Amino acid sequence: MDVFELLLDQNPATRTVNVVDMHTSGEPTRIVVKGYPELDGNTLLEKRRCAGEKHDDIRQRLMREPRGHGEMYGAILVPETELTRSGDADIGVLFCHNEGYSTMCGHATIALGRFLIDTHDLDIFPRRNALQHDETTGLTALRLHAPCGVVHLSVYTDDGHSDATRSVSFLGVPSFVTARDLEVEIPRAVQWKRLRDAQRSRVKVDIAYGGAFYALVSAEELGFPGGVRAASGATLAEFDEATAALKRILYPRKALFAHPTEPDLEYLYSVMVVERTPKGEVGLCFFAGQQIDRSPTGSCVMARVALAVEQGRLKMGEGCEYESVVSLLNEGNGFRGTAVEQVPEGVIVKVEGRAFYTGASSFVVEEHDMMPTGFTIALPP
Ligand SMILES: O=C(O)[C@H]1NCC[C@@H]1O
Repeated sequence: MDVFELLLDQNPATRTVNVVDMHTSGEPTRIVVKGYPELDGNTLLEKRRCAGEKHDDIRQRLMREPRGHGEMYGAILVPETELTRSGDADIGVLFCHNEGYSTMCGHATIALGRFLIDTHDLDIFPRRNALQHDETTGLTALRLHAPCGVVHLSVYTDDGHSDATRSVSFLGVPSFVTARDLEVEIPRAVQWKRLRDAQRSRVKVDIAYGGAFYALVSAEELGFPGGVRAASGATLAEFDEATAALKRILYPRKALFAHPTEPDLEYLYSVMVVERTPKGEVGLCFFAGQQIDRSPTGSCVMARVALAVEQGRLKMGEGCEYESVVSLLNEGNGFRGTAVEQVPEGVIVKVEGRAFYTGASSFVVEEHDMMPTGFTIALPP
C-alpha cells in the first residue's frame, strides 16, 4: 500500500493527527494542531472532561511509546471556549501528560507563545489576526485560556514572526499558599531508605498553587544531604521513590488543595524538590505519573514566587532565577519569576523563558495495529 494514503484517513478512530514539537529549557511540548475531534461542552473545563472521557486514546497515542515517550507533554488547542466567545481570551488550550490532563503548564505556555504568533493558519487559530501588536515595544499580546484561567502572554514579534532570541513572558492566574512548614508524618511502611537512615519519620513541606497545586520540599528534608543537584542515576530513582510516597500521603488531604472557585482544580499535581541558590532556586519536579520536568516548571515558579512573597523573601516588583537540574547545564536556559501584583486572590507572577521548535509530525494508526494507543514501560529500579 501507499503509506501516504494513511495520512488522508478520515476515520475518527484512526485519522491523522498533526503536531508541532517544541522544547522549553529541554521540556517537550507536542502541540496538536490538526486532526483532534471537536470537544463537547460549553466551558473549557467541560471540554477537559470530554477529552478524558471520549478521546483519551488520542492523548495516549501521542504521549506514549512508540509515537511518544514517558516524558512527553502535550498541548491541545481549543479555538472556541466560553472566554473566547465573551472576548476575554484569544484561544483555549488543554494540557496533557503521561497520566491525563493538567490545569496549568508554564513551559508549554511559553512554547505556545511562539507557535501561536508564528501560525497564520486561521483553521488552527481563528483569532490570530485580531492579536494586538505594539510597534513601540515590539510585543504582541496573547490571552490564552488555560483550564486554571486566562494567562496573559507577551511575545516579541518581528514582521509577524516570533523572535527566537528573546524570552516569551506570561502573567499567570493569582497564585497563593495553602500551607507553610507543614509537618508530614511518613508511616513506617512507606518510608524510603534515606529517611530511615536519617532516623526521621517527619518531613516538612509547603503547599502552594500556581494554576496547579504543588508540594514543595527540600532535598535535605527528604534525607538527601547532597541537595537536589546530586539527583542523577540511582539517586534520581531514590528521589522518585521519596516524592511518590509523599504524594500518596498528601493526595487524600483535600483541605490542603482548596481552590476558591473551581473544584476541578483541587488536587495535588506534583511534589517538587527545591533548593535555594544565590540567584534564586533550582528544582526537580515530579508531576502527574512521576514525570520529571526538564524545565524549571513555570506553574511552580508561580507557586514558589507566591511562597517567597509570603515568607518575605520577595517583594512586589522583585524576581529571581529558577533553574531545573537540566536547565542548569546551559547558561540562560532557565526561567525568571517576578512578583508583579498582590490581588485579593493571591499574587500575579510574571514568568519568562525561551522555547524552540524541534519538528513537526503526522501520526497515523494503521487499521490492524495491535497497540493503537501505545504503551508505557516501567523499568525495574
Ligand atoms: O512548566 C510547567 O508549568 C509544567 N512543565 C511540566 C509540568 C508543569 O505543568
